[in-house]
Amino acid sequence: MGHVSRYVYLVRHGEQLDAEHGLPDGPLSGRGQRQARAIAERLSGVPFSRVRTSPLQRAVETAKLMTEYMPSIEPEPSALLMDCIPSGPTPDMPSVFEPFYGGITPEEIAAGEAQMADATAEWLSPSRDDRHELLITHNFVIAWFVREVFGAPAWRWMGINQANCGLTIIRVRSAKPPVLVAHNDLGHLPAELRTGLPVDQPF
Ligand SMILES: O=C(O)[C@@H](CO)OP(=O)(O)O
Repeated sequence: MGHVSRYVYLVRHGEQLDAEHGLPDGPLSGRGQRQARAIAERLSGVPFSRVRTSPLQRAVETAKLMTEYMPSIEPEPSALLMDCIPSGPTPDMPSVFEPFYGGITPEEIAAGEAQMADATAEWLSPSRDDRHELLITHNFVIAWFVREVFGAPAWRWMGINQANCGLTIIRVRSAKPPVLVAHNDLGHLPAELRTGLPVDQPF
């Protein structure tokens, strides 16, 4: 059992068209489409047993483009991967994050907390057999998974960012705590396709 590994690959969707206009969802931009093809080429040799995607259009389109390079995958939508607010403000949260919660309701926070509890139970529990799973989802969801790996305080997902089609990999085993194998790896993306980060990462 101790040697059985579950690898969870977390990919943020490709860049959304006109995302800078604050639209809640939409199709991918041309760059977003190229990002999806680049991550698909990178992952084309991985024997994925399951592929799940957020039901939002930008994630579903990313998954669909990836199937062009990965014909054996069959992405299915999962509401657990929907964009959400993973947690609310806590007394130990640095005050710099307080303005973020200005327009967010307690109901949104409660829904996000419940969703993330279910999502980590689903994907960060040990499996019985070796497996590789691909999750195509959103920035905050991936940040929450990374926080969970380290057992960091709830607020610590804030400020952890992933680029569009950046690659994060978590290894889960029964005998040891989970390991962050890679975080926001951008090796497959040329500098002009590195979007969605608060600070450019061209190197
Ligand atoms: O709105 C955002 O900044 C993030 C939050 O998760 O979403 P997305 O990855 O869909 O861009």
